[in-house]
Amino acid sequence: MSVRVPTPEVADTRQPATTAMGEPRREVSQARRAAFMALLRVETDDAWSNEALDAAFARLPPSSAPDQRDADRRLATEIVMGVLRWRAKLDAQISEHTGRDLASLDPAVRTSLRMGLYQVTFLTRTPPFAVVHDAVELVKQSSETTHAAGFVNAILREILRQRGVNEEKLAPVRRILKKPTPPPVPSKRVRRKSVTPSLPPRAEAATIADRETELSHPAWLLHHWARALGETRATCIALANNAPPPTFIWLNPLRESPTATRMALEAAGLTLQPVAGLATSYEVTGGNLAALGPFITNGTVYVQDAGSQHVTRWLGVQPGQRVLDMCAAPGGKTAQLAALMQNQGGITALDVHPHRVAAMEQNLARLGVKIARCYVADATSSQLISTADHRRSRKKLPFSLFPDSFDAVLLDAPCSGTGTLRRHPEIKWRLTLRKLAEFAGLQTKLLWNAAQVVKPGGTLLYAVCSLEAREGEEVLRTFLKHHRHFEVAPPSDAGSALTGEGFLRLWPDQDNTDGFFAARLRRAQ
Ligand SMILES: C[S@@+](CC[C@H](N)C(=O)[O-])C[C@H]1O[C@@H](n2cnc3c(N)ncnc32)[C@H](O)[C@@H]1O
Repeated sequence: MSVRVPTPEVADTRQPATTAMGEPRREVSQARRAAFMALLRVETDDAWSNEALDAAFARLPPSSAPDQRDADRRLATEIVMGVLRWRAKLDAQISEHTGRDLASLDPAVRTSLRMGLYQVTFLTRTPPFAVVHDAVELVKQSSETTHAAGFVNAILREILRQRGVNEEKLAPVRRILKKPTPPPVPSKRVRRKSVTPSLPPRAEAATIADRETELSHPAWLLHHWARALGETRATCIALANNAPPPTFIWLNPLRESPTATRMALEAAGLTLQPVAGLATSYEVTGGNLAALGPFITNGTVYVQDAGSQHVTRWLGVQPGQRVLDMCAAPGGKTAQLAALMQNQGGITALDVHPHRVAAMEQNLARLGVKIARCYVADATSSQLISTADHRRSRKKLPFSLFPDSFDAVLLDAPCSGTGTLRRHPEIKWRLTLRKLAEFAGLQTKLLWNAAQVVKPGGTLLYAVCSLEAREGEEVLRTFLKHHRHFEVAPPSDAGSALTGEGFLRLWPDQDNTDGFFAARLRRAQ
């Protein structure tokens, strides 16, 4: 699909300095431009929202004032995450006003309408004029259909009028359009990714699946959770997913004493709350998150969800051990393992994607990890390691990867990510039941291979950031049936995460963490 992303260069060459009325032309805000670029990439290229935002800001000219840059970044993130979280709700309202399925609209039109509606609904301190102006301008600069900008203008103004916004406040927008309200024009070249169709009006929701608009989750997923966990829990999970997630950090003892780092963070204006069960971890509950920047850069702080941190700790590594981290990039858990091992022993860190291994090597160097060796490897291969060496350095894999060689193995497996919908709301619109089954197949292969390299008496921790039994309990039950020399060995301090079968579960609605399934296993001597 060819969607023109409006770069500043395009905007500059296409726009005169004044409007047709001779007034100074108002620039589209950097935040909205970045949000628009990122959302278009999420929509048309299946990009990850956080990576698309990074890429969008990298393409924009740097803002002169750091404070302004931080503010732009915060607003763009808020818009991108908000639009993705509330997409079904926004789409239903847009469909009502346009009288058409959103799939029939040009992606740029669809994106700018969603962004506009999100801002006027949820960011009520933003002036409606600025929202409508930027929505219209962004479409003018990116859509190939001539009437698209007028269409977006008409729909957003109509919505605002119905909400009682004074026409006078919107008057300047009219002047940036040649034709104030042309008819809606659907795109002929749209290839639909997955857009929620508008629902027919219903008197009352009969089941949770009928609340897909209100809860802004796909009906099949709500139904699936309700079958597994009951309607009340499914509703609580959906509501938790739509709330902005907390920011958790751990203080890296490999770079600086955690006490000194904590004091420096507080001196920088941040409020820190200790996290139960995690000695040097905090939730950042106040202050400007941008203040974390220098601490992240110098490696004294790592931002990581508390659920991820619990999972790593549950493996129970000791200094001096030989550890395998099988699906390791970008290395957050590898670094935490190294910290728990006080940089003594050895960690072999694998990942199948060369660019992710390169990023992991940089991360680990920044964090002062000295005991990890990183390799590009497909951990599903029957020999455990593929011949695909690191693209740049072509390192040889170590002899110690042969069977029975590791004291501890962490398998943080690729998964559906349904435990992380607060941070990655785009996942819910891409997932299907079939994909869940595919993940389970991959996870089973990885777990089978992991078992081969655990020493007798050694420990294996399987983890997925998923809420699905299909990727958690079911994978483990099958594994244990075929591996009688492994037994479930939960950590002694698992607390309420411990399930009846001795597995571990964290829930976004109950534990204030990302959702995780984990199982700690011990190999017989
Ligand atoms: C959940 S993420 C790991 C996150 C990491 N443990 C951390 O905490 O930073 C799963 C990783 O598995 C990798 N992966 C997927 N398939 C793989 C395979 N066949 N072999 C090795 N790694 C794989 C992905 O590239 C991804 O980086």
